[in-house]
Amino acid sequence: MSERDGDGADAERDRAATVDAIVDVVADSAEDIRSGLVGRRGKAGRENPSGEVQAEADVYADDLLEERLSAIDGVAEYASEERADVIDCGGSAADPDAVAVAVDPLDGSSNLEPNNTMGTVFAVYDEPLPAPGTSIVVSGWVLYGPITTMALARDGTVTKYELSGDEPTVVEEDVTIPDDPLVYGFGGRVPDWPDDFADFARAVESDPSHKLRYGGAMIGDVNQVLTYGGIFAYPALDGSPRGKLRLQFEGNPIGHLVETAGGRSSDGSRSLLSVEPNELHDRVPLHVGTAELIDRLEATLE
Ligand SMILES: O=P(O)(O)OC[C@H]1O[C@](O)(COP(=O)(O)O)[C@@H](O)[C@@H]1O
Ligand SMILES: [Mg+2]
Ligand SMILES: [Mg+2]
Repeated sequence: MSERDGDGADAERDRAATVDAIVDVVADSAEDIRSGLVGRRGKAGRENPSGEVQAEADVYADDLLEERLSAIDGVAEYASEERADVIDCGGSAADPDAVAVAVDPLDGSSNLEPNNTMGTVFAVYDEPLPAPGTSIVVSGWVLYGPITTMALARDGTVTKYELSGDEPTVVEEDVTIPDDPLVYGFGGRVPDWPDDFADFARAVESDPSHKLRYGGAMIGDVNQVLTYGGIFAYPALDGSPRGKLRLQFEGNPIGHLVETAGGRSSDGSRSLLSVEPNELHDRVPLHVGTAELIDRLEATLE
C-alpha cells in the first residue's frame, strides 16, 4: 500500500482529487496547445507507433501533456498515441487511489496544413493500460474550433465548457445526444468499405432528413453528432479489418462520452467499452451516435 492509500474512503477522495487535477491540467493546457500550433504545422520527420508521420505539433502536444499529467500525484501511468510504451509515473494504476491517463494529444493533425478543426482526447482509467473502456472514470475532449470548448463525461453525466477565460465556463449541463439524427460522417475511402457497411451508409445517405458532415478530425465530427444527433464512423475497411482509429486513445474515450450522453458506441457488434484490448495501440472499427442508428448499423453488419 502506498502512503496515500489509507482506508477505502480516503482512497476514493484521493482518486477524485487526482481526477480533478487531470481535468484542470487538460483544460489549462488547451490554450498552450492551441497557441503552440503556430509554427509547428510541418512534419516532425518520424512515425508514431501506428506508422503515421508525426506533425511537429503532435510531438509538442504530447510532450506538454506528458510533462504536466505525469507530475500529478496519483497518476501512475501516462500513455499516448504518439509514444510506443506506457510511461511509468510511480505507483500502480491498480491501487485504489491511483489512475492511468491515456491521451490523443492532437486529434486530426492532418488538418494542420489546411488550418481546420482539431482536438485533444483523453480518458482516465482505474486499471493499468491497456485497459477496457469499462474501467474509464472520466473521459473528455477539447475541440480547437473557432472557440476552444471541452466536453467531459464524469459521474454519469456530460458537461460542455468554453475554455476562454481563466476558469472553464459551463455552457451546457446534462448533455444528451438528440434522438432525431441529423448529421453523418464516415471515414475511409468509399471503395474500401466492406459491402455491408456500404449498404448501411447508402441507407443513411438516402434519408432526406440526414446531412453529410465530414471534416477529417474525429473530434470535430463527433462533436457535431453530439450536438445535432446522428452518426460518426471510421469502419472496418477491406485490407484493414480493424479500421484506423485506436481503442485506448480514441475509441474508448469517445465511446464512454457518447454513451454517457445517452448514445451508443459499437465496433460493429458490441459496445466499444466491451472490447478487450490486446495491445496499447490496438485499432478498432469505430461507430458512435444516436442509439437507433447504431442499432441499425449492428443489424446490417450481422
Ligand atoms: O484522413 P482520413 O482517412 O479521413 O482519417 C481521418 C481520421 O483520422 C484521424 O485524423 C486520426 O486521428 P489522429 O490525427 O489523432 O491520428 C481522425 O481524427 C479522423 O477521423
Ligand atoms: Mg486521433
Ligand atoms: Mg493524434
